[in-house]
Amino acid sequence: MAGDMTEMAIRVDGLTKYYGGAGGTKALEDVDLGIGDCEFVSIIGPSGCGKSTLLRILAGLHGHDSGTATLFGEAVTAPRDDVGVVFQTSNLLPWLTVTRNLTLALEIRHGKAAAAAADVAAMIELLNLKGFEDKFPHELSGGMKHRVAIGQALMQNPRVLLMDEPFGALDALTRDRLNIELLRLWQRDRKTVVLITHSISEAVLLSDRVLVLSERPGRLIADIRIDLPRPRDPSTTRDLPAFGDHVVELSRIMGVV
Ligand SMILES: Nc1ncnc2c1ncn2[C@@H]1O[C@H](COP(=O)(O)OP(=O)(O)OP(=O)(O)O)[C@@H](O)[C@H]1O
Repeated sequence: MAGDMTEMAIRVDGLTKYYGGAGGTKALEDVDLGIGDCEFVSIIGPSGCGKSTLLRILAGLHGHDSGTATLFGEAVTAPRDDVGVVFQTSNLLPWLTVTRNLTLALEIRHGKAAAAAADVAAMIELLNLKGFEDKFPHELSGGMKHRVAIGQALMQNPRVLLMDEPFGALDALTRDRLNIELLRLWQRDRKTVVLITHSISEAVLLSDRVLVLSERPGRLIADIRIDLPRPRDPSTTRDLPAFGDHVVELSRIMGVV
């Protein structure tokens, strides 16, 4: 049990999920976790251990078989307006400009007037995409597309941002830059963020806590607090001895050293 429910943005108790019913693939087993409001938490674990499954359950996109998943004390039963989701492959519509891609979800949910009234200029500024407002996705770099995808999730000013390996397919340099952007956004807005990543160093760099799942069926095997000072500049933070200690500790838990 992870603290008082009212303080928790996200709470999961005894969560178990099968694909194909009992007797099918058991993806998650008896997962308990709590994530506080405005916390930045990363989830790591071996490939296929159920990380995406957990995120999709929290996003209201998948059901589960037993246990509970709550957001701000309410059971998750469907996608919510106050939860933004970013997936590894950005789902930008190729025939819409950056601006229209950013406002599309608002338009669908709240109508054209809401989309027209949205402060797209501020979002473009925040995402460092000035000058690219009228470009189409094929005219953007990989990193820019990911920034637009994050912008799509932020446009509705969600309280919770769920990110499933959003930078997984990018080169190290672009990934570093986006990590800096993400830290900047989070420091400014202080949302609750849950990030799935395969990178232990990315998890340590960004997070307040790193949760580790076991091999499938995913069970929570470690919950490590990252007490590095903020704001975290990637280059200086990586030089701190405590940064290396956390990376080694997590690598041991993951069995990679
Ligand atoms: N829609 C589905 N139908 C059936 N089985 C699924 C489905 N989605 C995932 N699985 C299975 O559930 C298990 C957990 O998958 P999941 O995608 O959650 O793992 P993951 O930890 O996110 O993996 P990766 O790190 O490789 O992305 C895997 O064995 C996978 O094959």
